[in-house]
Amino acid sequence: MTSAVTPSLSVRDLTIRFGGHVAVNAVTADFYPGQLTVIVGPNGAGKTTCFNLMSGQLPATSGQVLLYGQDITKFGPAKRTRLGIGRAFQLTNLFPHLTVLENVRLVVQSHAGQGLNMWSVWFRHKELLARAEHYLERVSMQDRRHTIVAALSHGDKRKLEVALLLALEPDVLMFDEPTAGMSVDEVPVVLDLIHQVKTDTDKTVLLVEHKMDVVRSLADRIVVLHNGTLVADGEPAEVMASSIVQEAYLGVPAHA
Ligand SMILES: Nc1ncnc2c1ncn2[C@@H]1O[C@H](COP(=O)(O)OP(=O)(O)OP(=O)(O)O)[C@@H](O)[C@H]1O
Repeated sequence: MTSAVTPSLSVRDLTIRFGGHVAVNAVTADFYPGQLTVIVGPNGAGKTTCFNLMSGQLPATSGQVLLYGQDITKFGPAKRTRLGIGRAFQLTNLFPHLTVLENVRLVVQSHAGQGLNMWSVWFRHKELLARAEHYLERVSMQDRRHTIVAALSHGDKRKLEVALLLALEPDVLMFDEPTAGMSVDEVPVVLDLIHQVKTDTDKTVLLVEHKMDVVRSLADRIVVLHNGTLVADGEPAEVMASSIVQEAYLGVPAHA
């Protein structure tokens, strides 16, 4: 699909074995800017493992991961992040005892290459803060800027996580169940935010998601994994209606 546009992220015959078990089996797909793809499949289908292979948390047994055509298969997660693949990690990357603004500023600072250089940080402090404020505005959390992260609601933590991801300025954004554990009223806020990110900035967005209402509301495209194999890939209506998906994912016999 969308073949006139250059894919940002591609995987070719991507495979990983754990001993004798093939968790991801020769998966091939292209992902495009401005497109939100949701990866679905039953428990143990290989969705998270596939994400881990794309973001570099796991090394592939065989196959390739390409970013704008560059082979990044052998690169670790940090290098992939620098090249433009950003992943939200279900709150594990937040500093709970710092304020919301400090959390964003630290990411802005490290992304700006300031590292631990105290003098550059001193001279550019205002500029870095202004950029951090910008990302807080993107997620409508300016009013929480001086709140300690540990005191935020779960939904606000997830929004902050999106701000941190945006501050890395990735081309490809990966979310693993972004609404997991949220209250009913928090869910639409985060879904709107993810939708906005894709629409306003032409980013490539990848989601692993179980909740079908989330899949329906966000997906431009659905990829279905089953036993580590890609069994369907296409427009939501078409994929959801296909008998292979009804059977593999929804547990409905193909002839039902
Ligand atoms: N590090 C590992 N070592 C051995 N087996 C693993 C490892 N990671 C994943 N697996 C196996 O690979 C398969 C795919 O797991 P994965 O977590 O990717 O599935 P999933 O589709 O994300 O499932 P869920 O929806 O339950 O999160 C499972 O059989 C799992 O037990």
